[in-house]
Amino acid sequence: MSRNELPDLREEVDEINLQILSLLNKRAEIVQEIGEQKKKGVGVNRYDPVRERESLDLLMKHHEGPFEASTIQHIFKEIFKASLELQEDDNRKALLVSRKAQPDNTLVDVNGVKVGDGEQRFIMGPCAVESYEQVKEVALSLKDQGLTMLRGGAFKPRSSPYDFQGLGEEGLKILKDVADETGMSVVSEILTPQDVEKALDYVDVIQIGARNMQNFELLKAVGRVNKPVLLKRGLSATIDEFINAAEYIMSQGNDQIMLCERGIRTYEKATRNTLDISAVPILKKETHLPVIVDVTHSTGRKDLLVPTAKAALAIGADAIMAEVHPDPAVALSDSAQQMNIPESQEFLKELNPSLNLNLAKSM
Ligand SMILES: C=C(O[C@@H]1C=C(C(=O)O)C=C[C@H]1O)C(=O)O
Repeated sequence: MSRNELPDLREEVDEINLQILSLLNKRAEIVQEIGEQKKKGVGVNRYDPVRERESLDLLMKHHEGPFEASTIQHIFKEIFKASLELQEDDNRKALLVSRKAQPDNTLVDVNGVKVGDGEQRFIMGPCAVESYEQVKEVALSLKDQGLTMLRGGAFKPRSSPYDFQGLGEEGLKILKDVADETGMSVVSEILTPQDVEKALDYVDVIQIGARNMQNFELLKAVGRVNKPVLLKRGLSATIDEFINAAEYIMSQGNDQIMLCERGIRTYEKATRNTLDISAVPILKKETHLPVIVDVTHSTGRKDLLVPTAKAALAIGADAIMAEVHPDPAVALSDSAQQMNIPESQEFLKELNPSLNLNLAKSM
C-alpha cells in the first residue's frame, strides 16, 4: 500500500458511512410510518418475527460476502431491534404521564404541601388502623417531628383471608378525626371503585395498593375524582406496567398522582421484597410525577430502614413512606417491620436533621 492510499480509502469509507447513515434514517422514517399503521390496527403486534424472518431470508438470498452470513444476520437483527424500539418510543411519547408530554415536574398538592417541589418529605403512620388511641398517639408524635402526612390502613388486603382485614369505614372515621385534631393529612388505601366516593369525605390522598396496581376499574374510578392518588408498584410489575397504570388514572383527568416504589418480588430472601432503587431515577426521568419509596414494605426489616431511606433520598425520591406503631409487638399486621415511636424519632433525626433544626428554631 502506498502512503497516500490509506487516506483515500478512509475517505471512501467515510463516504459509505454517510450513505449507510442516510439509508438507516430513511429506513427509520418508514418504520415509524409502519408503527403508526400498526397503532390503528386492532390486535396488530409491533414485533413481527415472521416478517423479520422473511427479511433475513431475502437478504441471505442476495448475500455474497465477504462478510459471514451470520455477521450480516446479526447486524440486521440489531437494526430490527432498534426499529422496534423506535416504534415503542413513538408510542410512549403519547403517554400523558411521560416527561415527553410534560417536561416540568407535577406538584401534588396535599392540603398545601406540594409533593414534588424538591423538598424531601415523610409519610408515616401505622400499617393498619386498630383504634383511635393507637392512631392518635402515633399522629401526635409525628406531628411533633414536623410531619404533615399520616398513613394508616382501614381496608387491608392481606395475603391470607383469615388475617385482620382492617376496620373499614370505621377506620377511615378514626383517621379523619385524628387528622382534624392534629391538622395532618390522611393517606389511606381504597380497595374498590364503590368505596372511592365514600373515601372522599375521609382521606386527603387515596392510596392504591400494590395488589391493585392493575385493577383497571379502580384506577379509572380514582382518575375521575378530584383527589391526590398514591399509586404503589405491583408486586411483580415492570416499570413499564407501573407507568401504564398511572396513565390509566391520568387518562381520566386526575393528574395528581404520586408513584410509590415498594419493592418487587425476586428470588432474594434476605429482605421481604427487593427494593428496586434504580426505579426511582428511571421513573423521575420517564414521568413528571413525584416518586416515593416505601422502605417498610420493600425491606420488611427495621435494621434496613435508615440506609434504604438514605439511598432513596440520595437517588432522588421526593418522599419516604415508613410504618410506625405504638406497640409493634401486638400490631394486628406487619408487627416485625413497624418502628415503635422512639425508633421513628431516631429514624427521622438521622434522615432529616433540618426537620429537627426547624422545630428547634420554632420552639
Ligand atoms: C417495521 C416493522 O416492525 C418491526 C421491525 C421490523 C424491521 O425493522 O424490519 C420488522 C418487523 C417488526 O418486528 C414491520 O412490521 O414491518
